[in-house]
Amino acid sequence: MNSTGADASGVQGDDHADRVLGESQPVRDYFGPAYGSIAGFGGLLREQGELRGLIGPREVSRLWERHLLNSGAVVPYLPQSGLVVDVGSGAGLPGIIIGMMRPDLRVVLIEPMERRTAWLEEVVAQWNLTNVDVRRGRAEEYHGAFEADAVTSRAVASLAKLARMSLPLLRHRGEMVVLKGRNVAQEIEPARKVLRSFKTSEPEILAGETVAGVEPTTILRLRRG
Ligand SMILES: C[S@@+](CC[C@H](N)C(=O)[O-])C[C@H]1O[C@@H](n2cnc3c(N)ncnc32)[C@H](O)[C@@H]1O
Repeated sequence: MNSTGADASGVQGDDHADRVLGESQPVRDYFGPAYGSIAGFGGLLREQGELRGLIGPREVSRLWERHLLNSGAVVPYLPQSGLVVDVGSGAGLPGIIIGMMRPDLRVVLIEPMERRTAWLEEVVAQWNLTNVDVRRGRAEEYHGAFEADAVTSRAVASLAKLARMSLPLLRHRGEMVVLKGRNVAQEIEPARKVLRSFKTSEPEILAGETVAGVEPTTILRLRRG
């Protein structure tokens, strides 16, 4: 490998570029003390993610950019303290990243699929994430069971559906913090009715920056009550 990121044969694949990004100083600085565990988690996901049906084959070569950094971008928008519930955690995005970057927060990961909760439990045990609990089931089954300070989610459902799933998990004035695609503004009107019924604040759309050259994560945030 040379400093341009090309290997000896001159091939510069996505996978190679993604690994170079993952080892770069800006990424180490971004994740700070959590870098080692996040790199380890990313490595395990790279090895087993496709085989275990956690991520699609194309995602393996863009783990840092599209998944680990994309998830880390939500952390500055989380509360100072308390409980965060991540709905539909799947492979652990963003829930595991939040648990690793914010050991001071209690984090509950809700995921209905058994093979995914098995994976999440293994990750929690391997990195001794004593602040993270995994719950198997649909978010709706936990309505009333938590009074979370924030509920996060990524790639789970449209805003209207997500609001129905997530808002009942929040305490009064708790925040829903959703990682979305660039077109999230289009999801707001169809969600108006449910947002009104929970008396939420007007949704804010934020650009979650991570490191130079990586597309910011679009984050939608609103408050209940
Ligand atoms: C496309 S995956 C996204 C996983 C992860 N958040 C990510 O960004 O990689 C959607 C996840 O939501 C979960 N899910 C679907 N319906 C759900 C519900 N009602 N409550 C909780 N999780 C749900 C699925 O099992 C799946 O793991």
